Amino acid sequence: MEHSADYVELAAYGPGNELLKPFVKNTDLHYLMLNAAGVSLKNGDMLQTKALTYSYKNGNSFRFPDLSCGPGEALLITGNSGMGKTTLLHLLAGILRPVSGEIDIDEYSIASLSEKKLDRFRGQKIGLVLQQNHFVQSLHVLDNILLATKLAGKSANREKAVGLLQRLKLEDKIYNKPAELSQGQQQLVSIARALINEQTLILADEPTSSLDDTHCHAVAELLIEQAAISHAALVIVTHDQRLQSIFGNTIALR
Ligand SMILES: Nc1ncnc2c1ncn2[C@@H]1O[C@H](COP(=O)(O)OP(=O)(O)OP(=O)(O)O)[C@@H](O)[C@H]1O
Repeated sequence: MEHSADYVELAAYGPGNELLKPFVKNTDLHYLMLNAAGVSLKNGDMLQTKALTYSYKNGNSFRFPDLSCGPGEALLITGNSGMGKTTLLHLLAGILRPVSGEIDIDEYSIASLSEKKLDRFRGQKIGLVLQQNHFVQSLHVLDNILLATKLAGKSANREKAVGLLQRLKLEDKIYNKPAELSQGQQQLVSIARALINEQTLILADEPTSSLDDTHCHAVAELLIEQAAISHAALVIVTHDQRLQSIFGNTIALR
């Protein structure tokens, strides 16, 4: 049988241990891999949480409101300092494990995944902007962004990386090392890095905290646009009032 380049041939074994060589659409392959990794498929939004709770060892405990965010939608989570915004974002990213409750991302339930499967899932599905920027200091800005594509098992898209940096007005910093950038510029690089793989969930923790008004608006515009293009759900946690005036869909932690 003839198959186009959109298909790949898999080596799989049938019930009698016979070698099967099914042809599978490329686009279905990652679902198969996740199924093989034991991730269950469910119906629902791109992101959905239910009855999520978390406790730090020192007794700080949280019960978070249920969240849902569809493809191409944006959700802003606000709240005063210490209300648990970063904690919630780390739960959504699988960096922290909930004490109870459910987190479904792109129809997969992540709460029960092993560390290894979760790492792979995060690499494939989540673009992450954390409060602390983690860069490889020996690599220049462009290579730090392209490293994210490599780690996600995707082919390097230099043109897109440069385009994102241009949109964030960083074109003259492409070949600088991270330590040569200001805090705000580093924040912009981490935003470009989170967007390069066009993942299905973009999570951003205070992405505009070090930015002036011009860059703040450029970042908000870019995040919304890229979420729409990639059909990604965008979740931002912040106490930046400027973002609250841009995003309509807001949940406040109290
Ligand atoms: N590792 C930890 N161990 C114990 N308590 C923690 C830990 N990390 C955070 N907390 C506590 O949990 C609460 C929520 O912290 P979190 O960082 O999620 O809040 P936040 O809303 O993001 O705050 P901010 O706006 O200041 O960044 C705070 O009271 C904090 O002291």
